[in-house]
Amino acid sequence: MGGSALPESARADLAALLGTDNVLLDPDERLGRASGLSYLDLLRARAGDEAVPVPDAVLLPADPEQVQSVLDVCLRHDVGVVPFGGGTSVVGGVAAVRGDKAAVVALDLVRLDELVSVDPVSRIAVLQAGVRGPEAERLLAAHGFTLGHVPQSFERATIGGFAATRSAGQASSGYGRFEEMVAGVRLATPKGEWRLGVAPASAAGPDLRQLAVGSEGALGVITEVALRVRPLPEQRYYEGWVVDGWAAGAAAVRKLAQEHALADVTRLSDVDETTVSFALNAGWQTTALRAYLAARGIRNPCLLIVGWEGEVARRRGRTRAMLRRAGARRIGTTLGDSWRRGRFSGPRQRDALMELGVCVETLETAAYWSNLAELHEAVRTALVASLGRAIVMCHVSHAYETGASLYFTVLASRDGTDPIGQWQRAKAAASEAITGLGTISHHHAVGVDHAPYLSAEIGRIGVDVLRAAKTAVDPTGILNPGKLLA
Ligand SMILES: Cc1cc2nc3c(=O)[nH]c(=O)nc-3n(C[C@H](O)[C@H](O)[C@H](O)COP(=O)(O)OP(=O)(O)OC[C@H]3O[C@@H](n4cnc5c(N)ncnc54)[C@H](O)[C@@H]3O)c2cc1C
Repeated sequence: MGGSALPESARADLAALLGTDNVLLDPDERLGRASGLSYLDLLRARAGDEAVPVPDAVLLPADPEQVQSVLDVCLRHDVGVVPFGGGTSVVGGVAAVRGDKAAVVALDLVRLDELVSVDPVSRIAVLQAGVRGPEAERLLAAHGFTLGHVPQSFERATIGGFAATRSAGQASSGYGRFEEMVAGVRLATPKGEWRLGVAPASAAGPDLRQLAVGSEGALGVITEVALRVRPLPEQRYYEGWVVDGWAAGAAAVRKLAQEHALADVTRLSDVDETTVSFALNAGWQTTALRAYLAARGIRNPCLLIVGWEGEVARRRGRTRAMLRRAGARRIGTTLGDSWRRGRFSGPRQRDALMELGVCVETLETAAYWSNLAELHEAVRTALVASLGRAIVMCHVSHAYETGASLYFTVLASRDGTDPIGQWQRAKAAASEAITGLGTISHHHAVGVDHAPYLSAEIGRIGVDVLRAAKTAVDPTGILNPGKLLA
């Protein structure tokens, strides 16, 4: 790893602004903000890959005003700025890409950790960008509220990161995607501060909040987010069902979505993922469970986890009745509860598998219902064709009236000589298969990895519109070089 390329004059200005303790030049601190948590990030980190770009400094501003002043200094010195939340990006979103800049800094928002205000009448809370998921829930619970945004990266990811990437939590069917919770945004930009959101709905032109949400640090640094909150649920109840085959399962979830009967958590696994879930969660009972299901004519079990928060009894009754009519079988609360307990354990399981020499990664997309089966098959086929013998598992965890997400988990034997190339080829094959059928990302965002596929999805005009917006707020391109727009 090379030394810091931050010009001395920029370092001095930043130290005068933030204090020397909040301008970190230490190699370990810089390396710690050099990448996110994708399989390729972890492979490169384990290999000590010298080619991974490392930020020239880590900056720790204390409040939105200091974030704005940091941008002013970086603009003067033409230094690139990578906003850094929890660093859980899996698409290269926090990579220290320099673009045309001689130096780049990681702007870590960890000190923006406050609940700014709560309006219990409108049910809106303003949180600073660096607040992590559990802390956000703790702060809101003191006022009797919850956000209900619980992605698998909940323990580390931040409010600013959720907003910047249009995140979707595991209970999105009930609480909505993160962008649906956003009532207002405060951003620092090289052109000055930008505040959006004065009313719950507006016809004053396009909704620019939605330009800020999902802007991945390329259009500004989000410093505060005003969020719709809900009363803390008095009850939570999770249970498992089994459907015979993926097509029947998807049809059942579609029916629930279109009849407005989705549970707050609705997660349908395909046959392969169900086999693994049974083995991991039902343990020795798996054989008995399979025999029970076979006796009832279910040969290709697909596990459906459903969970309700808040008012349970009435909504559960309706969902259950519809699932029974769709031929699904209830298998009790054990699998629902064990899924809920283990729902943040993915990263730890991935670490263990990587230790064993496994190529293990996830990818996600979404499509309209009429394309979903074709997309599921196309991605599976592309991954298996690229990786050879591979286990490809999939689930739907976010369903809408018009379609659903697909989340794939891939396990293959790791290529000992070119593990990075092995996954890059597989991911490219999957991305090609997705293009034209679904979106390149339902909730992981664009970052560096998906940028080459963006124009196929939003068109050349769409890319030009985003570029024009970037030029308006960031004319010299200091904000997150190389992300969102390749
Ligand atoms: C194990 C694992 C599970 C995951 N599960 C989910 C899931 O269930 N649902 C989901 O939606 N995502 C998931 N993700 C992806 C990731 O957690 C999300 O994208 C998350 O929203 C990122 O938040 P963060 O604070 O870690 O942001 P970071 O990773 O730090 O940053 C993400 C992007 O946003 C930018 N950014 C961060 N903060 C700001 C800010 N304040 N202002 C402007 N730009 C900013 C960064 O520059 C970067 O481009 C998962 C990731 C992992 C590793």
